Amino acid sequence: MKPIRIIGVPSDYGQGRRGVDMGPSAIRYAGLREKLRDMGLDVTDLGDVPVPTPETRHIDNEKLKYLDEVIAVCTALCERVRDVVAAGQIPLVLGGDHSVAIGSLAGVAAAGKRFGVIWFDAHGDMNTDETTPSGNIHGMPLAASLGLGHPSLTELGGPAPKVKAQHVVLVGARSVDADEARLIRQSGITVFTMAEIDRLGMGTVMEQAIRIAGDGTDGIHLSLDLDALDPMFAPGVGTPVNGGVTYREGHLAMELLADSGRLLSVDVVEVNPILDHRNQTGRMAVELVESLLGKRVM
Ligand SMILES: NC(=[NH2+])NCCC[C@H](N)C(=O)O
Repeated sequence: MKPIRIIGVPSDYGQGRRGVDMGPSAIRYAGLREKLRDMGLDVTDLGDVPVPTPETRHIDNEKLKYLDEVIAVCTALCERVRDVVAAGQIPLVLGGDHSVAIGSLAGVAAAGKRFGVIWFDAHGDMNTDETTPSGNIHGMPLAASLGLGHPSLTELGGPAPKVKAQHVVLVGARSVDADEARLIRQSGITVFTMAEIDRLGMGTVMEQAIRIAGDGTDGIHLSLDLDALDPMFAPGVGTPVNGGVTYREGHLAMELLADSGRLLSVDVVEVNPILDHRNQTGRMAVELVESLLGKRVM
């Protein structure tokens, strides 16, 4: 396994609820670095990217809330991720809400990588400023990375698109807005909803996802939204949706991705300790990362 570099992004500007800015603390508190070191991995925590203070935050555009703040955070993250990937290390980005993925994908692209994406999420995150029902940018990062939406997001840190639709797979979807569904169909990305996971099994879904994201690319970026998991296992998220990925399916998915040997970079996002129960979701995040980076029963 390549060296791991942890980057915290304590930002909640992609949505309206406070608390997800404490996600990096919650995940660190659950023992992330220590547990990965116990596995024999080379792990360094690079600390947090700077995030504007909430006292100065403002909404100029109801369809792109806190746009200036999101751009500032994602631009700073993009530069750190670019440097880590260019050094041959794996960035492990701790959100923050899912808007931070705009910065991490831009950073992987800026390092010169042609990559695929596995987007593990209850939602599509394929809205643009034209389709969004909420104005929350955390519902837009996958669209932005594919070159759809406002230029200040699609061209952040470099030209659009950051990733090609033929190498993008959405896993775990079960809450998609009507106009967003149309965009998803038109985009040409592959979607495995919960129905497909039920019918095919997580093993087959991940084998196919790894092939689509990995074949013909330099590697795979995993964008792991904890709300992909069922709220039973990950209650501390801002937009929970019933009927999600189980504890066992989640671990299997991470193990298969580890076995593929194709992992390039990772986001772990949407952990909100204010909504959590005794840091259950922070601990779940750490456990999944351990499986992703090679932990096994025996
Ligand atoms: N990464 C997330 N949790 N995204 C939630 C998005 C919710 C909704 N589709 C919206 O655009 O507002």
